[in-house]
Amino acid sequence: MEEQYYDDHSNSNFKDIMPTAISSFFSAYAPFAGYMFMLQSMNTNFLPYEFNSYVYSYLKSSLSYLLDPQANHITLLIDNSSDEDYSDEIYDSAEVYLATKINPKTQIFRISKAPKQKVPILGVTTNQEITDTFEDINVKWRMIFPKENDGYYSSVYKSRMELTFHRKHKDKVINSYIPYVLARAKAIKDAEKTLKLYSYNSKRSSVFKISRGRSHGSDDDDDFAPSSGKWSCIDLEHPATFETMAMEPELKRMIIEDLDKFVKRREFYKRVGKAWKRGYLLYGPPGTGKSSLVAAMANHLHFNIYDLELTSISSNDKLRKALMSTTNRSIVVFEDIDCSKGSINRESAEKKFMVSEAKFTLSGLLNVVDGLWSSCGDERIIVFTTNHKERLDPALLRPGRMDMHIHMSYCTPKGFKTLASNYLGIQDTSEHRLCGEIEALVESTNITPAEVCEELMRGGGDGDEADAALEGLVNCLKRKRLETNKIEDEEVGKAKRQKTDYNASEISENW
Ligand SMILES: Nc1ncnc2c1ncn2[C@@H]1O[C@H](COP(=O)(O)OP(=O)(O)OP(=O)(O)O)[C@@H](O)[C@H]1O
Repeated sequence: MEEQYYDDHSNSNFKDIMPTAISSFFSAYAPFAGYMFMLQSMNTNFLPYEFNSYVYSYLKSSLSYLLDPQANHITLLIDNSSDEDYSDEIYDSAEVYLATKINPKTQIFRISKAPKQKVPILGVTTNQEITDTFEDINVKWRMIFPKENDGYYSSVYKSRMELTFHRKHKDKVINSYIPYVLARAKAIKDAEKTLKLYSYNSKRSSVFKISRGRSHGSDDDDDFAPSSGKWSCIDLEHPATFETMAMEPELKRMIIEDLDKFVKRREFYKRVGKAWKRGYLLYGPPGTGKSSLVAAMANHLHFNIYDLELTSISSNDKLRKALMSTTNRSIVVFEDIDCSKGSINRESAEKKFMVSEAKFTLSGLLNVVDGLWSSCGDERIIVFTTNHKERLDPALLRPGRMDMHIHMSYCTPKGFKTLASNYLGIQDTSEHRLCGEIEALVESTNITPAEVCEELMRGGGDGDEADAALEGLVNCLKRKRLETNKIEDEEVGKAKRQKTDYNASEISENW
């Protein structure tokens, strides 16, 4: 048997208060009836008909409320349509939202899980009542199914939600509570959704990919052909998060705050008439975590990633089409923006972005990013990555295009601490005999986090393995230090020789 749950404000309340209401009604009624009788005899003789009828209808409705407390409540019906092609957003959202409102006392509820879902979903069952409070409003939800012999209704809906509340709250329920349920359900679904990585380039496997899942775009091989102009899609299984990123904590905090602020500012962007998008430029040497940071951003915001390698785009038109087919709440990544033969530079001879035989212009790129595309989508994040910021055209770096420039640097002592904790489980580096030396070496050596990770990967098991990995890292750092010293010595020697040659020529000229 399915449980019916009533809370303090639901039916049980009305039932409980009923006898009291009726007795108080009758005790109040006797003098009231006498008074009414007197009034009526006066009325019929002295007062106009319209006034009488108004008074009577008012009294009638007041009395009906007293006798039937439900009369001051209204119920909205939300149908899960029998039409397979139509799905009602309010119904779907209510199902998701109410799963979070199931009372701890509930004994029966539904549970389901689709193959791609991370966690099972709970749901309400037939006739179960769920109460909810929104601001000062109490509402009551109930899910019902048409009866078996109810031919007409079963052809109209598969199931139905009833939402009951006091009629004085009608506007607030419709204009505030329902949108609140929609927004909450969206946030819940977003948190549970499997993120996707869309890739435009078929020739190169994406840097974000950890393992290639099944393509969800289509099984059609043409989807992987760059000429088809379609995105192919796999599950994003990149495990990077802000916790696992080896970066300066202050920078990390700034990025997280910036992202969180951005997603909360829908109304702000609307008010100031700006497209709801934000641009980030990630620059730094290879292996410093630019791609990992994009994955961490996607995991933090629950946004899909569109990975656009510009070498796969052969014209402005193709670029526009590729971007127009991206969806809201996504991160579009223009990777290695400097990797073209000529780099993107407005001043270059033909003002063309040379990619093999393919050509598209910087203005084409900027037009799409700033123009139509950005205004017909919401919650877009655009990320440009480069190993050579200095090669980029200033037009690309202008504020408004790239709102935040993030320098992904060589590994720092704080970055090492994060990696030692991630890879070797060392929470306090001061307790390990090698960590102090490593931190000093990291401070004075250009080593990328990727190189540090590679060394630490050798550990990860018991204490001996961790020691071996850290010793490997010390050796690697010392080798790098020596190489750096050698290069620096060579450069100093070269500079000295040049100075000597210059002085010699100056002396010979003076002669
Ligand atoms: N800052 C970092 N924090 C944690 N891990 C990192 C970091 N940088 C690099 N790594 C590790 O190194 C690997 C390669 O890094 P990643 O591809 O993110 O660097 P990149 O800067 O994008 O390199 P490239 O410029 O060559 O594309 C990552 O999978 C990750 O394991």
